Amino acid sequence: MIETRELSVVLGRRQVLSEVSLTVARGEWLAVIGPNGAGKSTLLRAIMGLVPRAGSVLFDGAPLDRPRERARRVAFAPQTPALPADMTVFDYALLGRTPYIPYLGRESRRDRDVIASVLDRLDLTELAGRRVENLSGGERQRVVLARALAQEAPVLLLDEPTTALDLGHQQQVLELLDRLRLGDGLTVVTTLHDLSLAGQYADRLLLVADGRAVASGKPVQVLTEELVGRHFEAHVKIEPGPDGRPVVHLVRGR
Ligand SMILES: Nc1ncnc2c1ncn2[C@@H]1O[C@H](COP(=O)(O)OP(=O)(O)OP(=O)(O)O)[C@@H](O)[C@H]1O
Repeated sequence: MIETRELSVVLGRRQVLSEVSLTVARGEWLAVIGPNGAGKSTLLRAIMGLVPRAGSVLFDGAPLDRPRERARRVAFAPQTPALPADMTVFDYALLGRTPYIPYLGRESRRDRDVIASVLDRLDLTELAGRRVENLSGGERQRVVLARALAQEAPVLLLDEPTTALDLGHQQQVLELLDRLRLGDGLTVVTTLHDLSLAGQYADRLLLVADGRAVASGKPVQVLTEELVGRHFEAHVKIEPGPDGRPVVHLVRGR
């Protein structure tokens, strides 16, 4: 479904991403993890063609170069997008329907129904008429996600979709993504800082450090005390959680 081959990015004079190759199958969830500044966001932006890149990106074996075509196939929720002033939550989410609305045309009944359903699933119905600039951090994050889900694209690329969310909303968003990929076969790629959450929800993890893919595999293969300790420079204890997947604990220093 998504394949990158030796994807590299230079920003300014810095090599920010170096020859990252990955494959994500239909219906699979890949979590990209790594320390601050490792290149995780840049990897997603490079897949979207938002930064100059070397190497190739294929969706179902083909490059998707035309923006409207790509928008129907891939939805991207950046980490901290600039939200327009003077726009309601409903209208902002409606931007996700742009690839389906004819030039100079208006949204259809179905477009409005899709938005209503997405807002409902993200607990945003009561905020539909509010202006986006007045929302709290967690509300904004869910609105950005709503716009991405409204695209109804088979591939979702989400940069840190849960950082600003309280525990209940984190679970709501992650469970929603899980249902979408298991039920509708969506392919999900997220960056996630919470390693335990990454290990709990993703099928596979890709550990990026210093712009390179340094490990990838099932959560239990990547979330090891040795790999996490070395690349995050953290002292951690990793144990199997209730479902057998690894849970990462910080060890308090003395
Ligand atoms: N325009 C730019 N010019 C030079 N360096 C840049 C530019 N944009 C980003 N970088 C650098 O690229 C590196 C990777 O950034 P990126 O945002 O991809 O990291 P990240 O892994 O997502 O980090 P975080 O966990 O902090 O969000 C960082 O060191 C950043 O400072």
